[in-house]
Amino acid sequence: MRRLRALWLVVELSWRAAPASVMVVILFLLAESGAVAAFALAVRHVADRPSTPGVLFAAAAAGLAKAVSWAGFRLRKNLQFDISERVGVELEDRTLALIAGVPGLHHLEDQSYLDKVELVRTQSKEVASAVWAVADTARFVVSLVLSLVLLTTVDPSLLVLAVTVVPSILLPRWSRRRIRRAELTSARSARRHRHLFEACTGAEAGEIRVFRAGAWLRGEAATAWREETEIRARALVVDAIATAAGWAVLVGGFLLALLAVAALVRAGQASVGDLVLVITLITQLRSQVGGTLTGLTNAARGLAATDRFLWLRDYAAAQPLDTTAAPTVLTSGIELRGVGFSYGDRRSVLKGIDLVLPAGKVIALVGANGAGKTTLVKLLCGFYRPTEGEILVDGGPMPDLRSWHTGIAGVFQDHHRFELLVREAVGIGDLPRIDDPAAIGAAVDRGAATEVIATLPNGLHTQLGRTFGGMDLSGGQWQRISLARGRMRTKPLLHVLDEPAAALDAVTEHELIRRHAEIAGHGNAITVLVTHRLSTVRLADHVVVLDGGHIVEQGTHDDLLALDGQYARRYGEQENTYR
Ligand SMILES: Nc1ncnc2c1ncn2[C@@H]1O[C@H](COP(=O)(O)OP(=O)(O)OP(=O)(O)O)[C@@H](O)[C@H]1O
Repeated sequence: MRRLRALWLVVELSWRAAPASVMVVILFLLAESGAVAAFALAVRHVADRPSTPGVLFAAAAAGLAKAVSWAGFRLRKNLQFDISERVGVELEDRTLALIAGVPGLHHLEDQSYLDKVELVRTQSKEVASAVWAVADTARFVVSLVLSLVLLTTVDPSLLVLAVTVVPSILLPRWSRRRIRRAELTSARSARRHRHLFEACTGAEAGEIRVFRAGAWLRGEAATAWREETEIRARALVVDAIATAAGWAVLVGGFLLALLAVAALVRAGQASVGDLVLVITLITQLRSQVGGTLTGLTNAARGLAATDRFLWLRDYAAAQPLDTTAAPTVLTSGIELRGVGFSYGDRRSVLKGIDLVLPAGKVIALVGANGAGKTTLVKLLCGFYRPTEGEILVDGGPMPDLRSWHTGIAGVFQDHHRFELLVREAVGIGDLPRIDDPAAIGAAVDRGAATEVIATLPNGLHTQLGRTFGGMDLSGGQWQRISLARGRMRTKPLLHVLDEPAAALDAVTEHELIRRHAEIAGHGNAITVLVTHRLSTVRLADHVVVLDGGHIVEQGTHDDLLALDGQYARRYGEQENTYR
């Protein structure tokens, strides 16, 4: 059933891509299916009745049959290639939409999801050509059946040849299943190998040189590559042995058949034409069986790849769809009740978080590295669902993620370096206004990126990044672009600033947050600020101190200084250092 669904998908995609070409290919496939039988019949006629007038007709028929198989084959293959290319483009687009469309990020923690997506991504060519692999198999099967029927007209016992064909089909099918299992088992090593390879050869390899870690990383990459290839190689060796055994049985059958027909001719029970027909069919039988096997291999691989694409589609469709729309303006705010979270490795990253984020306020999250600040931000953004407790928005459940996300603006700790034109890299923060120069200019101003853009050769129209020969920026400059992007949405419900200025100096960060704090509460938006610079934190209305996934202190900056606890101690240390 799954294979049928996979087949239907590729048929539908190909038909939509180029219906006329598909029709031409089908006509050629039908003609090619009968060409072998037609040629064999024609040569038997010529051999048995060389002096009759029909000989010319038979020779013309034989020539036409060969022309269809040779010239038609080339034309058909070109058309198939063109259709597959179009289907490939469509599939790539659909795959990207599915991967990006799964709400939240929880699935990206699941190793088996990542392994399967890796295969979906790398096997789009197999999916695109799956339909032709199936059609080719069908063509060879029809052609094979016609040949066997003709053989029975000489002697029914020649059908035994069909039995000798069976091991050559079944053995490779069994070994192909082993190859597919090996592909899944080795996908993880393949990803590790690629990651290490890119780490050693990428633009950021300077860090690796400084640490002199290149040799070690190469060794790890080689181990991952060995693991990957050993698993696949073992399966390929078994496949080669199984295929060879199947062919040995087939060749034995051919020899016996030839001896049997020669004996019939000697006994006068078959004509010379029959012998010529049997030899013609037997030589074709060999390529028909080979073609069937190759077709089965390609069809199985293509349909398995298509099946994985369908799995991704089902997976995306099965994600729970929340229908609660996000409010346009927050009234009371966000509340976390007994929230706990682990990333899937059972280690609690957040525990028993009870926290109220009132509408219109700036809340700062502080704590040591690994305390859980970014994780808390990710839960507020709905990237992950709490494993315990609940998050309420204006007293109700967390809204539908697609709707919630349109109400979030800000800067994330792992901000992306979009290698686009500057105006696109900024404008992507509010897609409906990506072509609005006034909106982009205002965001650039609010994100303190005006000076960066003034230094670029084409201002907002400068291409960013080395990949396309554009301008590369410093870490701080990239951060300012991301700050500007985070300012594109002017009426967010939640403003996230997760270490928004880690690459900028402390004074610039302070000035940025000060300017933000002045307007932050407009429209009742909540700002969540994560920073290690406690001089900036004092600009927040409420400070939450996290330690080991727990809230250990919370209150205003002055409350926490008066408490003389962890926050006051760290604040004092930082003040002394600056002094
Ligand atoms: N994707 C992830 N999968 C598994 N564990 C994770 C993941 N991201 C973070 N963690 C773990 O969760 C804990 C909290 O990380 P988090 O990034 O929330 O800390 P943080 O307080 O923001 O730290 P920092 O100040 O260094 O940014 C850490 O122990 C970290 O190892």
